[in-house]
Amino acid sequence: MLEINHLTMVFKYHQLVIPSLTVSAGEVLTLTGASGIGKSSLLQWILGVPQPDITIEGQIKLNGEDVGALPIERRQIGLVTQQVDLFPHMTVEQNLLFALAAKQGDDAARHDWVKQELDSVALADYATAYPTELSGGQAARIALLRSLASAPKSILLDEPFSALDVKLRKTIRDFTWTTLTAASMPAILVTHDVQDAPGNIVNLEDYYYD
Ligand SMILES: Nc1ncnc2c1ncn2[C@@H]1O[C@H](COP(=O)(O)OP(=O)(O)OP(=O)(O)O)[C@@H](O)[C@H]1O
Repeated sequence: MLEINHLTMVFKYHQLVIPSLTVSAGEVLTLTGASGIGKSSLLQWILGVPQPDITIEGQIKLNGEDVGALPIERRQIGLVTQQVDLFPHMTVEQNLLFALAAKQGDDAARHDWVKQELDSVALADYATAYPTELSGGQAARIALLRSLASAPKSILLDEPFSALDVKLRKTIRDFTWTTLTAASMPAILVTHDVQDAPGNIVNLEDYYYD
């Protein structure tokens, strides 16, 4: 479970005051709100990226542990964005193996995991392809697999589908929700399109103060 408590974010011209946000394992909570209200900044703060221009106070608990004081690499939170920034000089397989580096297991087990995951997203034939050889939808699937490879305890998604066309958007959206539900971890989605939302929606405008 991911819990945010007593959150105050002070921006240059406005504030957000959010008493509590709770996301259960297997749940995707959607955040919406006007452009510039602070959706991405909130995700970055949860992720552990310093936000020098914003004063932020609040508690972040992940599976009962207060992770607010931990550096980004120890929070075990994954991020998926519309920019699928796979390493361009590595093949699909190498990208996934690189993300798996921190995971337990020997080389054979890691290769098996990559093969199984590529099979599961119907991309088994693309193991030796380079990122530039992938379509937008293929790259989006690999990006999600990569974010799950490091076994995060939670996933944050910042407009992950906005670079995709309408038809592909629905396919990748369904794939993403199925994959995240199976992974059974709390997830937060930031989107402008509430059609993306698979469950509860929180509009940050409800927590806006001048
Ligand atoms: N690097 C920065 N330096 C100064 N101010 C910033 C910076 N990044 C964001 N801001 C300010 O912080 C506020 C929140 O920005 P943020 O990107 O979190 O909003 P958002 O809700 O995600 O917007 P959008 O939907 O347009 O992506 C904005 O008012 C913006 O001007």
